[in-house]
Amino acid sequence: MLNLIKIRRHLHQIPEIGLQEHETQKYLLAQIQAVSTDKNFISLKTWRTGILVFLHGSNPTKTIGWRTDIDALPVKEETGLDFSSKNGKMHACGHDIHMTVALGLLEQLSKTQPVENLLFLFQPAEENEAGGKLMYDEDAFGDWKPDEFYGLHVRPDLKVGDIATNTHTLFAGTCEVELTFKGKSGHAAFPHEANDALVAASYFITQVQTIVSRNTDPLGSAVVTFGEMHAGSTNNIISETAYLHGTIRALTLDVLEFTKKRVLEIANGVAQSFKMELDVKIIQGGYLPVENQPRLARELMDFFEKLPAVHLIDIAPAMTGEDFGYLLSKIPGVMFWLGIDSPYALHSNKMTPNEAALHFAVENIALFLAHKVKAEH
Ligand SMILES: CC(=O)N[C@@H](CCC[C@H](N)C(=O)O)C(=O)O
Repeated sequence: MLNLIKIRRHLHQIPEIGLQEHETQKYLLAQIQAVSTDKNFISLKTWRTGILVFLHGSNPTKTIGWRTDIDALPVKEETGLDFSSKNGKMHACGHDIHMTVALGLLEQLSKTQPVENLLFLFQPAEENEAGGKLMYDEDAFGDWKPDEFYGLHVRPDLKVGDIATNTHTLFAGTCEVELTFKGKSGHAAFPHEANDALVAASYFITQVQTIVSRNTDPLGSAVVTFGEMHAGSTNNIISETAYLHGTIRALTLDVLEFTKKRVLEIANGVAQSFKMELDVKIIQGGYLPVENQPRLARELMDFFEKLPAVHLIDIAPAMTGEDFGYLLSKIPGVMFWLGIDSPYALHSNKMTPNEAALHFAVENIALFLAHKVKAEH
């Protein structure tokens, strides 16, 4: 029997950034091996740092997919936990919980051979490189492609026992944007001989705030956040360049395109007015809005609503992004939130999930998957 707490704590200590999850993959493979030994209905393949585990059904008419992400963030952990990250990165988005739940589900669902096929996808690079899109576009699934896909994301402001989703859009579509203003460096005492990129970037950051307040339809939901800015080297040198890194989000692709267009217009306008060069990189990746398939979402919600341990919440969309949106644009399915009851938000360096969510999730989601693949449970 897998020790879920031990597994989660081990994974928590070895977080790795997208497509570099080598130690994570090795550890996951060992756990998968432990639960699948002597089960001739289980096959496995890897794709870069990802893993696909396929349970061949006894009389399959379809393949049900369960997806977990496996990557971490460049966040320095400040939880003070005695099993804190050992390497300066952090599972601040809860993917250590996601992976552990997936292993627990695999253990439960592989006790007996299911009737339908069941695929477990351990997907790299959810946070940055859209690993789900890469895997789909490179045909990593082959003939293991699911007919229905399911997955979860932890949510700190919900309690353990809460499962929250809806029958429409759960997460926003996002894109990443990198901007570099290029001016001319110089001595702090001779600003007239230089062209200060730091000042131009500051004007840009201020002006870009007006997109959501003055350009997008208030009912259209958009977010423009620049979370990273680098300019200059010391107090008395005028900055030649200023680098900005942000994310643009919206619940529909139309609003996303419009918001992106306004960000670029303002950036170009600021660059022009300050006589700066501007480098722009927009990375759309596969972060499409996460659209739950209405019929499958209704079925999943009805199922969970009947389980005594589950408190089901019909929830509004959130502006988080997820590359599962790309997979759900190709394969119908459902994503849902799992409550982990932490006072700190996702991506916080103090995010501390309540580990009771692990057993709750495995016990209850296993019932749902067993129902989908007609397995004894
Ligand atoms: C659930 C979650 O936090 N997901 C990330 C996904 C990142 C998408 C992309 N790299 C971007 O920044 O646009 C999120 O930040 O919502």
